[in-house]
Amino acid sequence: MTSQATRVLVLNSGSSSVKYQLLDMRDGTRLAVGLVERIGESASRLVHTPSGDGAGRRERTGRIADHERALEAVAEELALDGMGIDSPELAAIGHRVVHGGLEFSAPTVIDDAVLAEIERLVPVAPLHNPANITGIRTARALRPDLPQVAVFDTAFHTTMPEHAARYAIDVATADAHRIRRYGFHGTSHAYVSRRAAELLGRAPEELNLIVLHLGNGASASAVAGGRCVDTSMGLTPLEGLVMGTRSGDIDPAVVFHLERVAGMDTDEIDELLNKKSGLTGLCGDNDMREIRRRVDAGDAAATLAFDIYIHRLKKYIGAYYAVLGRVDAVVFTAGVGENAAPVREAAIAGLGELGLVVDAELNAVRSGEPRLVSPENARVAVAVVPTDEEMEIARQTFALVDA
Ligand SMILES: Nc1ncnc2c1ncn2[C@@H]1O[C@H](COP(=O)(O)OP(=O)(O)O)[C@@H](O)[C@H]1O
Ligand SMILES: CC(=O)OP(=O)(O)O
Ligand SMILES: [Mg+2]
Repeated sequence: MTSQATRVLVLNSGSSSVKYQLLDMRDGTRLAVGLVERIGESASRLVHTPSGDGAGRRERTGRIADHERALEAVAEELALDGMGIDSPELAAIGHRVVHGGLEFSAPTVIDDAVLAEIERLVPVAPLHNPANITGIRTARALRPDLPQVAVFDTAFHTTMPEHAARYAIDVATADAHRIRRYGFHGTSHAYVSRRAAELLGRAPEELNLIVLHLGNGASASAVAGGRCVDTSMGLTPLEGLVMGTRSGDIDPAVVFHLERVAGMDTDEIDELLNKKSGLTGLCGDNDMREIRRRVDAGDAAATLAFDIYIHRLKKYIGAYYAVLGRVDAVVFTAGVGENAAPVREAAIAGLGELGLVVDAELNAVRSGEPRLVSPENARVAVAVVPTDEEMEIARQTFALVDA
């Protein structure tokens, strides 16, 4: 790494999208922000902004066949602004990797052995790790000389005690196949916990938080003194809350029933629960904006979907309240958590006895800043804290290569 290399490119490769940011780690300036979505479909779209404030936005449409093509397009866009991947100012490329299994509890420089382990974990993150791997391979091919760093979604949750991480199944079977609860979205839960402590003006060590990461994938976590003590996702990102297309918690016997009675095979059931369930399965839409529009128009399926989503969320708030014993704040984040005021209102409604109240006026404020939505005198704070997985990945990546 040359002395002036202070930039980090972050790649957050999802199943059908790539989010990316180029950051200068001297001061955290965003030099480029972008998104490639609907990869593999005819109407793919790349949106690139050569700054953090939305100025100079460029858009490309038309089919982008796969993640490799998507990353080539990203490299072209960066080069157009004179910030190409070949730049000597680039210190490292940071990759979001969803599943790190038992091996990885910290950011890790990627070599062949690390890549092989991430590949071994594909069966437990089938929607995510393959895309992460393509991102790593493509980035390595473009810059074989540069450190590529993996930042794992599972890392923050490795502090979970055994009684939260273990399933109550036969121990020998569980151990033989490393079946346990790993948890995901950890980079976001960690970042948001820290920012929430700043908002509250308290040290993270003093605080008990319930963090609700509600995006397309959604998870809750109980954070005590800055450490995760429980989280809603498990062996895979399928457990827990109702999500855009994933069922979250179900009786595992549903799977046997679908096999024995409905004649479905394992791959069909996997697809049903991961891609055709959740909000999509319940009402045909996975976007909370569209669901709210339908609820407001009196649509029964969308209303039931919304009610099921909220009911599950409320159950996890109650569960983690009990796990923590005392709660200082409930924190909403990610696309739904940051933007959907009706979700926050409905999830907290009726929890006044627990000290949880939402102020309607504060909850209606739209802002990209961390903020309280509970009244000033509330016993427990309710907050909105925008997540920034890319910034956190860049920070962890640079800390590793700059050391
Ligand atoms: N203004 C809004 N109101 C309600 N929901 C929104 C709004 N903006 C975004 N969302 C929700 O956020 C989701 C995406 O969240 P995000 O955190 O970006 O997810 P992911 O990273 O999993 O793709 C969308 O599916 C949509 O439901
Ligand atoms: C782990 C996970 O569910 O991630 P995402 O929300 O990006 O799908
Ligand atoms: Mg996300």
